[in-house]
Amino acid sequence: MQPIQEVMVVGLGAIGGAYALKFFNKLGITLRVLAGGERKKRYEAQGFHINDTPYQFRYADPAEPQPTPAQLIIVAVKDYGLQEAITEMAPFVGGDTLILSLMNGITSEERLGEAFGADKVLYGICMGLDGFRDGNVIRFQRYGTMSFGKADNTQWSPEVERVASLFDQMDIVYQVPQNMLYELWYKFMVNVGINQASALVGEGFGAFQKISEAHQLMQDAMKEVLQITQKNGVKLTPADLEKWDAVLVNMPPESRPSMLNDLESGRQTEVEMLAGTVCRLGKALGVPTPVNQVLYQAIRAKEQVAMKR
Ligand SMILES: NC(=O)C1=CN([C@@H]2O[C@H](COP(=O)(O)OP(=O)(O)OC[C@H]3O[C@@H](n4cnc5c(N)ncnc54)[C@H](OP(=O)(O)O)[C@@H]3O)[C@@H](O)[C@H]2O)C=CC1
Ligand SMILES: CC(C)(CO)C(=O)C(=O)O
Repeated sequence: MQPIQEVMVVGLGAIGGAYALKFFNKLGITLRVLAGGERKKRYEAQGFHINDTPYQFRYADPAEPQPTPAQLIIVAVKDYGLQEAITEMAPFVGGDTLILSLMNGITSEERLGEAFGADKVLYGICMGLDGFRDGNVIRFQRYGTMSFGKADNTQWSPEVERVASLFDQMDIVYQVPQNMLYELWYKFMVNVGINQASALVGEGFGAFQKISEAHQLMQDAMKEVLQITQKNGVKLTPADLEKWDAVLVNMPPESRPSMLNDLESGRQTEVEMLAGTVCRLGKALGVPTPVNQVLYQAIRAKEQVAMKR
């Protein structure tokens, strides 16, 4: 397998912007950002400000006459934007392309696999990256650690080796967990708790470090995911609640989870992918999900108010 030189970011937001910087102007790397139509015009006209530095990227337009495939495509759109992104990235997926999803939730890799072939897709999560975006302004204080890999990484596959070798060169902090599905579900449980509770409370990580009722609300939502995983074989444990507490305590108190950023910037949230999924799975598996049902209604209402402002 060839070393990766052609990298594409699909979704230049809080997460995509942070990782784009890792590849920007690096010797031997061509970085492109997917942007067609109106989006490309807007990006070319406005550029991006990441941590207060202006950037202009090279854009890949799905309508260009001879699209060159990328070797690694990092996907970081919101859940509700994935279908359109799949259609628009298709011209850049070739025989040699690997696709890494950094999206929250438990379904993006499956959806990408259905579109492009499961052998091309790697699971990924960002843990501890405190990204913020409003329009073309992106800020983050820390990358945290990315986890990626195939579902089972007892032995690294050639695809994992290929991406790990690129990440080593780019100084990307990562781990390749043996059981990636467990990590994916653990992250899902974290997002169901902190993202949704902070959207409701209207405060960032600091409130969950200090206010016991806020912390309890977060954990009550997480425990419903924990119960679901007792029935689907993933079997998260109470130790996983403590594992997140150990990360949470070190998050910058003023930083906000992505869902609260979405509300404050008047954008649609990922509540369907969080509480919506928990309620659907709970119903199918016979697990009561009263906390997520309330969170679903409350966040849907807040979202409509925020998007009208
Ligand atoms: N923010 C955070 O701290 C974290 C977020 N995550 C997860 O990462 C994922 C991305 O989140 P985040 O970075 O916050 O999202 P943002 O909303 O900041 O960014 C998403 C970006 O995707 C772009 N986009 C949407 N559709 C397309 C398309 N068809 N072609 C090209 N670009 C497109 C949007 O562009 P445009 O504005 O032009 O529409 C937008 O810039 C989510 O699943 C989130 O849950 C995970 C960990 C932390
Ligand atoms: C875990 C957390 C809260 C920050 O990395 C996140 O995934 C998000 O903001 O969506």
